[in-house]
Amino acid sequence: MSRAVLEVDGLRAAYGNKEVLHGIHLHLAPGEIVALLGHNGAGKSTTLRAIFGLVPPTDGVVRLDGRPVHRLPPADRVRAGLSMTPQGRGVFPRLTVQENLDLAAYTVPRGERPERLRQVLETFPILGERLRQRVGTMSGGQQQMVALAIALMQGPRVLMLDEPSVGLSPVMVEQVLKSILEINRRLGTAVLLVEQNVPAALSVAKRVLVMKTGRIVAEARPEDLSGNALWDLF
Ligand SMILES: Nc1ncnc2c1ncn2[C@@H]1O[C@H](COP(=O)(O)OP(=O)(O)OP(=O)(O)O)[C@@H](O)[C@H]1O
Repeated sequence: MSRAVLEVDGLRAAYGNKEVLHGIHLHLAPGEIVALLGHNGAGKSTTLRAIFGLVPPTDGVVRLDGRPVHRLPPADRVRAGLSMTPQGRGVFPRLTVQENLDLAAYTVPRGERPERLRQVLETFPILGERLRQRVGTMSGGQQQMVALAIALMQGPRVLMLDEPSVGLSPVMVEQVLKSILEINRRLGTAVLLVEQNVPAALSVAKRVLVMKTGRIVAEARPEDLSGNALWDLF
């Protein structure tokens, strides 16, 4: 098996003195899409935030391509190849698409920015037609595409997405899932996807991990989950 692109080992995190992650172990192979599922409050968002460095881990190791990154600030994790689209999308609604993408490129060396922008617009042609539109005036699905495009500007090896389908109509969920698959296929980006929409997650993931009260309690492949088998894991 090829070496994991992301490895998380014994990750613990707390809010104040309340520990909410009790030792998370997970890994992603290069180009793999893994879904992290679980009930509200299980700790899925905190897992992504701790991997990204927004919540300081109290213990554990995060490695990207074998290199420890858990002591780096988030901007340096981005430079190392890790990007995250937070819940609520993390776009600047009053700015245009172009301005959002320019801001996203702050970690990218200046000379590489035009080529990066070209690649991103190749993946999201609709954004190329709307570079001067304010993001807040776009539909929810298009705003989610801007959020994905922002992450892609950073050229990630691993993309973490926190509930990209939330608040979207079924048609838009479909579009966003297509975009995730397209990014994965064209660029070989590994994806760690947190989703409440279980069918959506199962339709794109190669593997699912189930979290319960701060721990990963089960792992399965979507094709092995027939009928109620998934719900038995929760
Ligand atoms: N900023 C915070 N301050 C204090 N406690 C928090 C904070 N954010 C989350 N928690 C608590 O941490 C635990 C894990 O929450 P988290 O948001 O990671 O779960 P989740 O699985 O992502 O749930 P959801 O799907 O509702 O977002 C919960 O008990 C939650 O109440």
